[in-house]
Amino acid sequence: MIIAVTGTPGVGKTTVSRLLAEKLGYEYVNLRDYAIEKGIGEMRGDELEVEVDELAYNFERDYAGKDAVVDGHLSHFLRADLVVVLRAHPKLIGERLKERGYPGEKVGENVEAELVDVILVEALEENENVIEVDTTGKTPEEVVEEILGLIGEGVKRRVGVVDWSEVYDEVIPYLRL
Ligand SMILES: Nc1ncnc2c1ncn2[C@@H]1O[C@H](COP(=O)(O)OP(=O)(O)OP(=O)(O)O)[C@@H](O)[C@H]1O
Repeated sequence: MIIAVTGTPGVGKTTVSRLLAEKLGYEYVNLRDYAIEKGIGEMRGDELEVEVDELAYNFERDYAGKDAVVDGHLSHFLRADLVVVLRAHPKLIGERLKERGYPGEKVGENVEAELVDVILVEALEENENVIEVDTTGKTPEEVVEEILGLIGEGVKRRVGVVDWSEVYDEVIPYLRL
């Protein structure tokens, strides 16, 4: 089974994906590293720009029928059996990205993307089987247990677990208004 773990930068994809892969005994795949290794995409500054169709085509060829957890904010564009969309309070995204030294504009861009559900909407356009998990106030272990619980129960779709419009006032300082 292919499990795609997606979400806004800083939401915790890598941390959760590694742990989830370990618990399931699946291969862990970092999609950015995979693209670089396969020579897909071009570096623009420190950002990798990839052709999503080419990425999906190559991934399908290499991983069809295998068991893997794929970590990346484009992973929902791959053919996956399940897409896990991680969510976090946009303020947390802002703080984590600021800590990483991202420029203000990039912090704002990503906080805004989390606020208005950009990745969730994309994932729902691409795949029927989408599970949304709110990581706010949870440890990575708790998040992984929640995902494993849902998989164990056979849940294939669970969305609408967060509504960041309720916390809009707290998020304003991070936005590019
Ligand atoms: N419940 C949680 N789940 C995942 N990460 C968490 C959680 N709580 C705190 N964190 C922390 O948040 C940070 C998330 O970083 P991580 O690199 O995993 O995010 P990412 O979504 O993969 O980012 P990027 O897309 O930029 O690579 C880590 O420092 C992690 O320890």
